[in-house]
Amino acid sequence: MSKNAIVSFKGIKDINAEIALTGSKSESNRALIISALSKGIVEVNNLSDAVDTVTLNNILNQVKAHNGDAYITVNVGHAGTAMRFLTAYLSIANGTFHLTGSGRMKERPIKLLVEALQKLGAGINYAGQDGYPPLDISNSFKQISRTVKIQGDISSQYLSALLMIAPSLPLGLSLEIEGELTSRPYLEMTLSMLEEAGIKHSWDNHTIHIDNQAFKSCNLTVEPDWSAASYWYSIVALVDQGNITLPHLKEKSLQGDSQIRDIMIPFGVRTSQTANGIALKSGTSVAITEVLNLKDCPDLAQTIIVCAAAKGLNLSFTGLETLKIKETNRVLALQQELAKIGVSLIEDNEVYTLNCDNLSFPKKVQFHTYDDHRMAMAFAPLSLFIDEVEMEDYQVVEKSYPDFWKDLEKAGFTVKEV
Ligand SMILES: O=C(O)C1=C[C@@H](OP(=O)(O)O)[C@@H](O)[C@H](O)C1
Ligand SMILES: C=C(OP(=O)(O)O)C(=O)O
Repeated sequence: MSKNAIVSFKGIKDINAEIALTGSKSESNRALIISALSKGIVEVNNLSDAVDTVTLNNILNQVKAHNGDAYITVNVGHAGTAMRFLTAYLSIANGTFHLTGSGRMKERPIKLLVEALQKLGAGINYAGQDGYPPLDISNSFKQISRTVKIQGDISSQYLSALLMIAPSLPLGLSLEIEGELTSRPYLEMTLSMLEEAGIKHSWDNHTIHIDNQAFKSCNLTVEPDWSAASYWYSIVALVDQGNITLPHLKEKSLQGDSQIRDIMIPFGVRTSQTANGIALKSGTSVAITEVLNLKDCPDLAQTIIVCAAAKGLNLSFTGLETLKIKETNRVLALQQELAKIGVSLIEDNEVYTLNCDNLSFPKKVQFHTYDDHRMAMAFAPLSLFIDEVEMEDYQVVEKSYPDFWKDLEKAGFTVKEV
């Protein structure tokens, strides 16, 4: 049974705290797959506490323990990267698998990845609706092609999944990306982490080539999670005085969500790199006149849009197309919840514009979270303006940031389960 929590903030809005963020979910999930493919010669440090990472780790251990003996069912729950990465990983693993997930996972498309793997020689069938999980994956991989084409604008996770298994494919892989590429920094993260593990690639024009090659023994160290850091940027942007330190975080990061640093400058957040990590400080805001394109950092969209709404900024955004196929339809979820503070998010030809002219904070409000961790974390800072925010199913945050509420309490918020 899911529980709600009342989140509130009393007193002067002067926040000082040091927050130790968990490891990046994206880096952790790549590190786990690379380590498994390397048969353990690649080791991993500082894995994330995120439930998505714990789930993937448990599944990889389950697969290793069963060693191809029988048909097993593995369940990723809500973890999209785990679903996509495992589809590729299990296609070349020893064993037969039923790969499934939550109700929402069964609505998140996987057709492009399945078709690419089938083209390479994998034995995958849909166990439910065509184009969606669950999948039945057989033990019959025999590579019949080195080259596959894949559309780049639906999810970069399909491409990352294929690139990670590429060095283990007898013929290697030439992956041709068709059309626009969404979430590009995540693809670059995959290639960088493979490189750290000794895997060479070349990228010419629209095609990435990886030959069959061996992983080298190394340690992959996961950095703290920049997507999690974004909620602290939002808080600093919304308080009168804010000083937050985020230990071990680095400005120069594999994570594209480190772009929050630049995006938040006009929102009045100053970032500095210290010997210990990153320091955030509130400063003066400046007017934003350009349209913000979030195609490279979709996981920041909710943080930025809710923060802009609370500041009454009628900003416009592009690059939000993929939000509709994430944990929930995030565009719809944002529209429904922002309406509770009098704000609308209007779509016109793939440009989304906030209208905050009727912004008003009620004394009490209940926000729905739609099984989406980022809805809870993006809306929580509104408790700086609303006496009582009731957050539905507040534990939903554990998907990527299990200590989120504890960390808010450290910064002076009150969080009470009801
Ligand atoms: O590869 C990854 O780790 C991720 C890629 C992104 O997904 P898309 O490529 O589907 O946009 C992002 O939204 C997700 O949270 C994590
Ligand atoms: C979209 C997300 O995750 P995934 O696709 O891995 O479920 C996310 O963490 O915001």
